[in-house]
Amino acid sequence: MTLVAAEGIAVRQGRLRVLQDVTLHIRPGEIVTIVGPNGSGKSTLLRALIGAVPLAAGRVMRRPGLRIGYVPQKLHIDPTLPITVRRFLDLPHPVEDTHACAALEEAGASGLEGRQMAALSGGQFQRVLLARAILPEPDLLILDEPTQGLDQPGASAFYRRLEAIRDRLGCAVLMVSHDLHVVMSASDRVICLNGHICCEGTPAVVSAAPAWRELFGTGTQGALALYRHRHDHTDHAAHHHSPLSEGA
Ligand SMILES: Nc1ncnc2c1ncn2[C@@H]1O[C@H](COP(=O)(O)OP(=O)(O)OP(=O)(O)O)[C@@H](O)[C@H]1O
Repeated sequence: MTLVAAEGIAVRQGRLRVLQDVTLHIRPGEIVTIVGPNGSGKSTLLRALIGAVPLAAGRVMRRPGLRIGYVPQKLHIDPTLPITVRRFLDLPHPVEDTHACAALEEAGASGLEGRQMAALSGGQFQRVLLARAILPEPDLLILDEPTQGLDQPGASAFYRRLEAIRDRLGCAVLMVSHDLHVVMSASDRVICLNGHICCEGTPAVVSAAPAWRELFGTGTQGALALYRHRHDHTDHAAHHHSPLSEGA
């Protein structure tokens, strides 16, 4: 049933130990959010899961034939190399106009086909990246801080679109986010990372964990109250990890 699994992985950048002993499993249809301070290895973990960084230890297993849609944290488009949104959607594989159009509509980017990528606003750019990521109808959508630069209403709208896409495709969503309020209300599971997995579980349980409070304080209580208000309180215990322990 697992789409992708990491077992005890470690990643190094030179002498820096970026990740160590990270174990996680992503299952079909779930929305999992990775949170953690700057430089805690969140982007590196996503890239390790898609096979884009070498592992110093451990292994990553992907279900055979798994289709992944990936929205990177940064994508620099050189303004001196003009490329329209429509042509961008043809990378790396050409797609039919009807598919491109449907993906743009689902991502909230209708009508942008003829625009230059370099001329898009931050929000439009993120939605075009989302459109490209859903084109292959992925089983797993991986997004690295997809709402960066969006204001609060823009971020909320983006997450609503994401939920609608998840409902239609039945795909799992794994994302990195700093929007703790949204994380609380929109995730099935939260993984708190700081080089290793500090704690993980449902949003309500993780936000009560000591490791979370150490990193984020108790300022998410408002969001937590909202979360509890709208959901049954049938949480499982959070799993706590010491840096050298194996994850659940
Ligand atoms: N290509 C690279 N070369 C050298 N160091 C790198 C490279 N990629 C990441 N690192 C280092 O690895 C650590 C983790 O980086 P990473 O981008 O994974 O963190 P992050 O949690 O996503 O941070 P942020 O929240 O700021 O985006 C940082 O110290 C970073 O400087």
